[in-house]
Amino acid sequence: MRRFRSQRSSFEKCSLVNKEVVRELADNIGPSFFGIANMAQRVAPDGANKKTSRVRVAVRLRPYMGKQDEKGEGPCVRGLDSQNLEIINWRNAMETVKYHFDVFHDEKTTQQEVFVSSVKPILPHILNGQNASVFAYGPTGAGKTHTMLGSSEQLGVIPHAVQEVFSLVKAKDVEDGWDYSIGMSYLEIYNEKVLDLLSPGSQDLSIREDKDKNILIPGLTHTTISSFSDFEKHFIPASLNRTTASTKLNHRSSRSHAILLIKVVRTQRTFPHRQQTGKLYLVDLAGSEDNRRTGNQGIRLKESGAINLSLFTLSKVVDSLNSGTAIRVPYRDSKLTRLLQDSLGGSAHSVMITNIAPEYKYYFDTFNALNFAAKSKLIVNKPFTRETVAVPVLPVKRAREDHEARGSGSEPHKKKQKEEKKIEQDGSSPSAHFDRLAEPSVMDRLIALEKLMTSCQNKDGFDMLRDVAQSRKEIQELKKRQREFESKAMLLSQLAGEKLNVKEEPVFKNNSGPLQRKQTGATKPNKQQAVVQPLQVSSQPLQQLSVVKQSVCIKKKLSVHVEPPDGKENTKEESWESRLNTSMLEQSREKILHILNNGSLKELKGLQQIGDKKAKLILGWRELNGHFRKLEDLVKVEGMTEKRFTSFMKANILSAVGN
Ligand SMILES: Nc1ncnc2c1ncn2[C@@H]1O[C@H](COP(=O)(O)OP(=O)(O)OP(=O)(O)O)[C@@H](O)[C@H]1O
Repeated sequence: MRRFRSQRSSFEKCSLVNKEVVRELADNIGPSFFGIANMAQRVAPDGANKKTSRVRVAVRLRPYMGKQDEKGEGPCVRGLDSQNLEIINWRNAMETVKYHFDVFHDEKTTQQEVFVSSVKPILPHILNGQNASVFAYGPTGAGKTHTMLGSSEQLGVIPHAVQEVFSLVKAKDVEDGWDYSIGMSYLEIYNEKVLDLLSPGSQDLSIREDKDKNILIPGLTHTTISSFSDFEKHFIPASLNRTTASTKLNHRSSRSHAILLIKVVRTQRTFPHRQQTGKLYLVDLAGSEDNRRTGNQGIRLKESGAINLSLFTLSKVVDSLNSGTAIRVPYRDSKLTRLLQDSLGGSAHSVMITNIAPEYKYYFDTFNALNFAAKSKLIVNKPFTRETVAVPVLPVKRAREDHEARGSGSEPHKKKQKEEKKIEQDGSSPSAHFDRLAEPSVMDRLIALEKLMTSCQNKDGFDMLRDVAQSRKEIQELKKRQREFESKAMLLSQLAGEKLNVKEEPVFKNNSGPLQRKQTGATKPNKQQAVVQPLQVSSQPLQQLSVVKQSVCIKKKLSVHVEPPDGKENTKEESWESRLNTSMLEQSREKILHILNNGSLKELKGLQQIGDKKAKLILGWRELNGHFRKLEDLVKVEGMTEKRFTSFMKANILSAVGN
């Protein structure tokens, strides 16, 4: 194609751009073709918090690789300035077609420059609970992997971005009162299968969407990373797991779309322990391929079919978003578009780096890529902060351990107690807060509620106020009932003492409570016989749980043995729940709910009657639907019938109490 060389002068004749061609192209690909002012615009459409952010589009031209270009035709595309470029018009080689983008990176642009101008600006968002994504798009061999990954001498966007995230966190950590944790997942979409690159050999993973339109992949490995070298330790071997192969156009061509996810979770150190989760998606797409030129056959042809189909769907998604009239954006038509849903028309701050090659043999690929990039820059996303507020939990086990530690009186325990106390006093750690809540004296519980209330908006505040009043009332009633029980119990124990006049050890040793159920001399101690303990809700801190436990023994459908003051025996059947101290029951329920909502796979499997399959189903449900509002919601999980739920509850509450 000598004519392109001879018409290189046409690059200089920008003013000669054929208006007809321009109009024709504009008709075909929309008015964005010569769009202006590509800096991301942010407006507040319906509230100050809801800003929009247009997808930022950068184009990077790779250096001319003479050897590849057999005919030596020279470049067909070139840059004009830092935002504009032009390509020879295939309809009329005397003319060029110009494009305008947010940024144009010419062939001399370094890896560092690409990162600094196109990617670095969006990274701070992920520290504020917002999502961001960077994806490299373009034909095969145009430099996507070079841009995203680079080499050890020329680090690409991925290593630069991860380094930057760590330094942003480091800088923040000191000043802002939040704790940060960084984690990573890495996957590839190969032949329409989602494969976990951190867990080679894993099966095709399914993609789910929760009610807030978050895209989730249950079962995908998520690894916490503490430093950049830690990241490299996981990332480098995982990258080698990515499917690549040699084609005529690229001797190491990516045969899959690779998506690296960096998740930053930050938790406020002080109450109410707000937690914000920001995700950064770094995507290296497989290149579009013209199989007449790649020479693909067999498996390569099949891979190519899957790649092209998903890129075609990507293009349909962009068209649909741009038209603004589509009832349904076809995200679900490919796994790639489902995963990029948040990046295109979703809630992420997105940057698309379109890689193009200058050789003429790439002309139509380049042309298509530029058109795709031009229409993508019209897409508007609506970033928002994802935040949760920690709900006070009552860690039963912790309270019991504390009590045991106190009881043992050993030096290390004492030291631990001392240290914990110190932390509690300065109140600087979240665990200090939870420890305090683990001892819900009436005042503590009310204070916690009130604090929660004041941190809420007005309407919520009224609801909370009502809850506080209700709690106060309940606590008063419980206190009253406890006093009645205590005096009754005192009377009983006196009567028993006088009657038997025999000194015997109680079945359950109780050092502090007024109730000590003693065995009669005639009967053998029966450890499965229940002794009903007065309610301990209001006056007893959770630390004394082990004491409470000693006075409660549970057995399914036990006969409750209560001796009334008149000496006659009443035996009646009661449900196992009624046997439990209300506060303990409540605490156990809260604890179970907390594990269901926050527990890892391992912690879920630690629950009674929850095996690997159920734990995964629970994780899946949680990811799809968010938190379980109440324990009864568990029946919504696949395979959890009412009957199983009842049995699950009993087993777990009894286990919590019995421990
Ligand atoms: N900006 C650049 N500077 C120097 N070399 C580059 C540049 N961009 C790409 N290359 C080189 O071009 C070749 C092809 O690049 P790369 O593998 O990144 O393409 P790709 O778009 O990822 O292709 P595929 O879609 O087939 O995986 C590589 O040898 C790469 O090193």
